[in-house]
Amino acid sequence: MAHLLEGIEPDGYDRRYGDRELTRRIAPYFRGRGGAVTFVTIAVIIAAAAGSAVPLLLARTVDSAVDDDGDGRLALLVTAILVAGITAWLLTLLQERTTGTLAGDVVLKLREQAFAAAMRQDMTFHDAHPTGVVVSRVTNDTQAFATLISLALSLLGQVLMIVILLTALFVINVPLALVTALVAALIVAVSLAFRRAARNASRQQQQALAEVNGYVQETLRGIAVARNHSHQESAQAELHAVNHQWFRASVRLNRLFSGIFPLLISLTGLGTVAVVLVGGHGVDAGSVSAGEWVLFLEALALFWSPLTSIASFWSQLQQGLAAGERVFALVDREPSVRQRDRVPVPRLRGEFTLRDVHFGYDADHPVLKGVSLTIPAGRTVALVGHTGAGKSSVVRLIMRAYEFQQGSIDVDGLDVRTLDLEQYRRRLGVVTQTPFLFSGTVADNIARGRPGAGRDEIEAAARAVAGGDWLAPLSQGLDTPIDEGGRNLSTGQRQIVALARVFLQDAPVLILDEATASIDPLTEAQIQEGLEALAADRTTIVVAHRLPTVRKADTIVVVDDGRIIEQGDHTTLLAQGGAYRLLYDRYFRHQQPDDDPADDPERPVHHPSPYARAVTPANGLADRNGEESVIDGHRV
Ligand SMILES: Nc1ncnc2c1ncn2[C@@H]1O[C@H](COP(=O)(O)OP(=O)(O)OP(=O)(O)O)[C@@H](O)[C@H]1O
Repeated sequence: MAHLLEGIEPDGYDRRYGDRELTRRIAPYFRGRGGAVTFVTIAVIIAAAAGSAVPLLLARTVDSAVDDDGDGRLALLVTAILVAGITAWLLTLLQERTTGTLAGDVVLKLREQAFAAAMRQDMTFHDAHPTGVVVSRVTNDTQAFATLISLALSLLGQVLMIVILLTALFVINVPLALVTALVAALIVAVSLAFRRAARNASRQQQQALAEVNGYVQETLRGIAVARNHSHQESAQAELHAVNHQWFRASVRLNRLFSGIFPLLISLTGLGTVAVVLVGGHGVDAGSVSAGEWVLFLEALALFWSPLTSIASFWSQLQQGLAAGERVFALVDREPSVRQRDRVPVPRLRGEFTLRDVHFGYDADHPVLKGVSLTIPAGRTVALVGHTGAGKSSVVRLIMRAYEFQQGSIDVDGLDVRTLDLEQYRRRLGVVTQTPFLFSGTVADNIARGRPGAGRDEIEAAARAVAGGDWLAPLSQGLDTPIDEGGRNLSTGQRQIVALARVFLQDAPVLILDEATASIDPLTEAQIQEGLEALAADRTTIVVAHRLPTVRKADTIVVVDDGRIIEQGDHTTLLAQGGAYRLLYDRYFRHQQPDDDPADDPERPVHHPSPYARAVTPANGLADRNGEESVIDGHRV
């Protein structure tokens, strides 16, 4: 059957947990709910005792009816059966209700824990595991695991009833009890043997479902790209592949379960035949009363349900256990960004020192190959270089989004690996290339910079970027609704909202990855104005794609193939005539039609036409591809 499971691999951080370890992990979730747990335990025991009393009383009733002694015992016995039956029913009802609340409580706690664990992970984890797969652990798996608790309690009550009844059977008639116990033991043995295979199959089925979730989610998120590239057909084919993995895993699970039931039914049938034969013989010989014979037949029927429940519950039980393993594997996963200490970070001056930093997203592919750099507090540093040179990787390491393999990064003389990570990250105001905005309004998104900020503070932050002019084209200004991710705003507008968010955050360090996407000149000017206001009194590290940013930086750092090959200010580097000079000539210079000849004393002065600005590519990307450039106002 192995072929059915091809392609369903556990995630890298998955591991096996023994039943005992899983049980030990469940216990803390019931802390503070001692009263409810005690009630459930007592209710399970009493309900099991009352449930087992019913067939025992029934046997006595049969014997009493056969003897027909007419002393009113029959009526008493019938009343006792009714009382025992109602007690068992009522207590089971109350117990199941309480258990339902307890299990719901576990889901709440476990889900919050799993969510916190997913949030705690660094980007290495999120790069490697599709969002949908992680979502599946936080939502479906936590629920499946909690269902296990209700199931386990219900099973416990039924097993308890079997134990009580079997004890009574042995007291009444040993040979008949032996036959019944043998059948029961066989059923349990077969169910248990089935256990391991069922858990593996369940685990694989859940993993396959998570893969389907992950694929659907990722494809829908990239729907625009999928459409643009006529990717729909291949997307459908890829879904077909993961969907069939799930199908094969489900078929395997189903085959396992469909094989087990006929076997269990046959075993019980054989047991019934044995009890009928041995019991009938005993009745003939006078060693077994009619009531006792009925009791043993009744007991087998009663056992059938809980014993097969062990197997039928097994599916859910195994799914619950497998889900528990998956949730705890997430909860227990150690982020690869490791802090050695938790030194508080009440404030930062913002001086960074990188010494011989080596880094690769995976160990076999080095991206940064010995980066050393000092960023003085309060200064602006622009990282420039070709695409893929490693500029964003440098800032990602400063942000502690990834763990570097060698070297050190200090901030204000402290190793970043020793800081309280949460506090440190709060001191960094980050604006990415295409900032992610959350659903809500523009104001809600700015407010994320400082939770609890008042409306006037949000408005002030919005006005801090280009005097708030950027709000004019938005239909409802600050109250304009934002779709998930910020899809209804342009890249430039998203960056402006993110800049306003950083204003409100008032972080001492600003990290900006300039957009490479085309941004209209007005928005670009607004972003530039916001950036300058923000950078004025804080350390600013910019992955720069735009000339105004580069020119105004205190230090320009040229990154090439994971190394820093030049650094200095704009004028010095230009005069040096090295790598920056080349970059400037090929990309940056063309971004301004009226580039300042003072920048470059060797160049003659030109007078660009007003048309030049309109055709100037905003970011030089077109130039990179060699498709279109504008030099001195002329298309070339
Ligand atoms: N999440 C990631 N996982 C694996 N490799 C990555 C990841 N991000 C970047 N890389 C690789 O690392 C190298 C450096 O990328 P980086 O994003 O730092 O370049 P960059 O200089 O910022 O480029 P750009 O100007 O295009 O943003 C590239 O080869 C890139 O393919």
